[in-house]
Amino acid sequence: MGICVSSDEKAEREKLKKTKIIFVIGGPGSGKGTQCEKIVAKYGFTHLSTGDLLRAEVASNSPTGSQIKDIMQNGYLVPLEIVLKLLRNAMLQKINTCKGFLIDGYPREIKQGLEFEKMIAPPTIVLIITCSADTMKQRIMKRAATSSRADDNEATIVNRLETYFRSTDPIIAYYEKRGLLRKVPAEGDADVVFNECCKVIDIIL
Ligand SMILES: Nc1nc2c(ncn2[C@@H]2O[C@H](COP(=O)(O)OP(=O)(O)O)[C@@H](O)[C@H]2O)c(=O)[nH]1
Ligand SMILES: Nc1ncnc2c1ncn2[C@@H]1O[C@H](COP(=O)(O)OP(=O)(O)O)[C@@H](O)[C@H]1O
Ligand SMILES: [Mg+2]
Repeated sequence: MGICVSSDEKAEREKLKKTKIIFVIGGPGSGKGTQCEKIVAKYGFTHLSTGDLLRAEVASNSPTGSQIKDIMQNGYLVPLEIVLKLLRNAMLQKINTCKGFLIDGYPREIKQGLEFEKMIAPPTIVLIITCSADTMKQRIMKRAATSSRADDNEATIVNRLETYFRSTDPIIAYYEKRGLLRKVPAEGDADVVFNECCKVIDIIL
């Protein structure tokens, strides 16, 4: 039996289908958040970071927050249903005022991408920010000095990197096959990486 939706929700779903959606993926510390900040400043897109949405849920002390706190602290993936529900609600809240979405940190496994497309819409492009495990580790340890994030520490970063490398290859293959993947090397300076991101975004505007 199909889910019965209100006419408002139907209208919002139609709007989502017509809105540019850029998945921004990459390992922990690759620079997703930094690049999204620069992209928002230049293009006015709406930035939704699944990590930030999940941390807000933990901070709210909701039952869901308590359920995912340890998962995040250990660097494992939060269940698909939880992260997609938070993300979809955040998108629906912003749909009437947004020029396009930057979805930061999603999908992290192929089933997340498939479910997103079923529940919301296909991505316009998938921007993957790539750098070495060593570079990511160094950047996280540097960020740890100021981030006060429970997961920015030596032990957890090992899990987060393992999680990333294990679950991202199928995502790369899937979107590459569909011609939607755009790779941006991110070993250099943040502004140099940003110039490369702009070249990819300018083409889809
Ligand atoms: N050298 C360099 N550092 C970066 C770059 N992008 C981000 N960083 C730094 O690396 C750390 C992780 O960046 P962040 O954007 O939080 O990465 P995320 O975990 O992928 O969201 C932060 O301390 C940033 O200041 C970059 O392109 N070059
Ligand atoms: N799409 C997602 N699916 C499952 N868990 C996620 C997702 N996005 C974030 N998380 C959880 O939140 C944590 C922090 O994510 P994030 O803030 O994006 O880290 P970073 O920016 O360092 O890559 C992840 O380690 C994971 O536990
Ligand atoms: Mg981030």
